[in-house]
Amino acid sequence: MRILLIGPGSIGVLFGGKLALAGNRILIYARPHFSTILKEHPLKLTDIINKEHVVPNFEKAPPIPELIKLSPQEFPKICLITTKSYDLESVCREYQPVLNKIPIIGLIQNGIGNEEIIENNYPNSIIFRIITSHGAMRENISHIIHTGIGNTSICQIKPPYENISAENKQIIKEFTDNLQYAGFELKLNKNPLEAIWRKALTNIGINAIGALTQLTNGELLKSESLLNLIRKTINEAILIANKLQIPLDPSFDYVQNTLEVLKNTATNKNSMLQDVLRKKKTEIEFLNEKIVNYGKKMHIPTPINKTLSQLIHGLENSYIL
Ligand SMILES: NC(=O)C1=CN([C@@H]2O[C@H](COP(=O)(O)OP(=O)(O)OC[C@H]3O[C@@H](n4cnc5c(N)ncnc54)[C@H](OP(=O)(O)O)[C@@H]3O)[C@@H](O)[C@H]2O)C=CC1
Ligand SMILES: CC(C)(CO)C(=O)C(=O)O
Repeated sequence: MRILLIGPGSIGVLFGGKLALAGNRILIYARPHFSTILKEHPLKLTDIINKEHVVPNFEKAPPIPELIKLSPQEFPKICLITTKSYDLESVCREYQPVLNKIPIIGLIQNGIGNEEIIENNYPNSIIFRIITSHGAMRENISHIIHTGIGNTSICQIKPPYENISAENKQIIKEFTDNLQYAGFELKLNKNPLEAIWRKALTNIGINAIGALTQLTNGELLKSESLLNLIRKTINEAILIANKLQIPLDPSFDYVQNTLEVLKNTATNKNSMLQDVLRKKKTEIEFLNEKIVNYGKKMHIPTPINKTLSQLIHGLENSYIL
């Protein structure tokens, strides 16, 4: 199957690389320096059992004007976007002719509200989110390491499944079969918003606090006062979710789940901490700051998430010009 992938960083190379190793053809749109390096160095993926693979069938996509002229047989069937959430708006603009033509767009990202950006720009597309708890890290630009395994949920956003044509249903089935064949354990989620918020609540609880303290997930677990702060941060976000009528699962303990994630990923430096250490922009605006903004609209104060967001922006300002 031909798949277009925009933004081959850690998670993009993990998903794209494993799909390519399973026999799919991955066409990528990357930053110019990545495409240059790919010409000179083979793309490598170290799997979870520490085996190194050279990834085949992972190639630079033709320039946009050429890609859109490809025949229906050659044109990719689906587009995966794996940039950071804050790059979505610019991706929508930069790849407009392609995204207008490709019927199915999948986002492999963390955060709340990402799909709204695609919906606003591409109201006729079939949109789904892929929420994953796999972990991937860059050894260097052309070598990615699979650092943790977990579940992956396919969250269908729009349109309702019954409104999708038989042809596109077949493409979605082929894609999900290919993902499973590539080694991703999949859950087709009947409650997509719950899956998105479940992952986001974990990131809301852990990421900013880990980034500010520079503690690993396991080290956070050892501090009763930080655990208390994590609990309060998540509970404040749950209050907003409930006001927004997000269908959270009343029988599920989102705080306890976060503590278990901390335990299962004890050696991890969370992704926001990694961004801060690399002096990169963080995804705070799609996590804690999203809660603050929803709160503002509904006149509900969110002091903990607000303070965390301000501190992270302060940190970003200390290194981003
Ligand atoms: N890494 C992980 O383990 C996990 C990540 N996620 C989520 O997945 C998403 C991606 O994360 P991750 O892979 O770690 O991030 P990375 O920064 O490693 O990868 C994103 C890539 O997209 C590139 N990019 C940005 N804009 C464009 C563009 N316009 N055209 C082409 N390429 C572009 C970036 O280039 P440049 O760096 O030059 O800007 C970068 O190489 C995030 O939302 C993250 O939260 C979810 C689960 C696990
Ligand atoms: C689950 C967790 C918190 C693991 O570190 C993560 O998703 C992240 O680092 O962004």
